[in-house]
Amino acid sequence: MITEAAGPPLPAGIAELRVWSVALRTRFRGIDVRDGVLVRGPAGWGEFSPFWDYDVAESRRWWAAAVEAAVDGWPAPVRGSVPVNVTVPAVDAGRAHGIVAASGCRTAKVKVAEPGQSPADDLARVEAVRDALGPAGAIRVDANAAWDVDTAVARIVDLDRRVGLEYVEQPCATLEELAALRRRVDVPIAADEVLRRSADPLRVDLREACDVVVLKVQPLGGVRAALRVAEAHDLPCVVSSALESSVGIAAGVALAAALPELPFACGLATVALFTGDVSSTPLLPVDGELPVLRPEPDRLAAVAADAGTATRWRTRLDAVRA
Ligand SMILES: O=C(O)CCC(=O)c1ccccc1C(=O)O
Ligand SMILES: [Mg+2]
Repeated sequence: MITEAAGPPLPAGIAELRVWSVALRTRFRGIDVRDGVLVRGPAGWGEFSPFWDYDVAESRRWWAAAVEAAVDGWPAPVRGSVPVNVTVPAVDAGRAHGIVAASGCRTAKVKVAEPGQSPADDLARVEAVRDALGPAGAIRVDANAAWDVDTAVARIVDLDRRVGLEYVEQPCATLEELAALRRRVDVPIAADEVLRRSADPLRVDLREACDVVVLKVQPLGGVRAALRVAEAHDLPCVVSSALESSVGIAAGVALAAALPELPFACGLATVALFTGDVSSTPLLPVDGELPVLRPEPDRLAAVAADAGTATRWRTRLDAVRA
């Protein structure tokens, strides 16, 4: 446990900081282990877990999200549960089929275009997902900005013709590329990185670039900040995780529950990618939905990070709060 951080005083009421670390079942986004800090305040537990490739400036919004959860709490929900997608990492077709079949979800999000994966690998994975979901399920793919425009057109047209796509998330890197692609394909485009890694998510001009906005609580600076982003862009929104523990996922669920409209299943079932969780009642989907609640992190001792990792997080938190 970190009882007392160096640097500026913690916000009023933050009483406890705990560093957790959990192995992933499969490599995701280039990582095998997920770790972060949980903070406890008068409103409950909050999570601060920027990926290690986020710098200090980018990580400030992640800290704001943790403080909001611990000190202020969240706006009232307008729904009691949130439909979610199963998230399929860049695994082989057999494992993809198993992950989807075991999930109970009717929507799947499939990673494509990852380093080391060929178009044939991606196609086999997406076909296996279609087989597991059946014809009524929805499939979206996430290319994490890997394609140029011409490649994106070719891959999207092919995947859509073979299995049918609900939308494609961040197929290309820039707003200009997304807009050019969007003029050439009928499949809806969702914006993720172009929003969550921008210096000012409220002012990114998404109008020509996408049909759907991906909202993530920590990268956008909290539930209220994400609600303001949703309002500013006035496009259909989907809430997705940043691969948090159940404490961070609860913030995503709170956002999804507070949005006036929720036309899509949300990417909040990612605790299933972990080998363990901070809570003995993890936020895992039942029949494709998550309940709107805040799990108690009663497994902090079991998932406590080693001393070296705890020190790295303490240093990072001090830098972000300086
Ligand atoms: O949206 C989902 O299904 C899960 C969340 C997810 O994919 C994700 C999780 C952590 C970091 C980046 C991403 C991403 O959407 O690219
Ligand atoms: Mg994405």
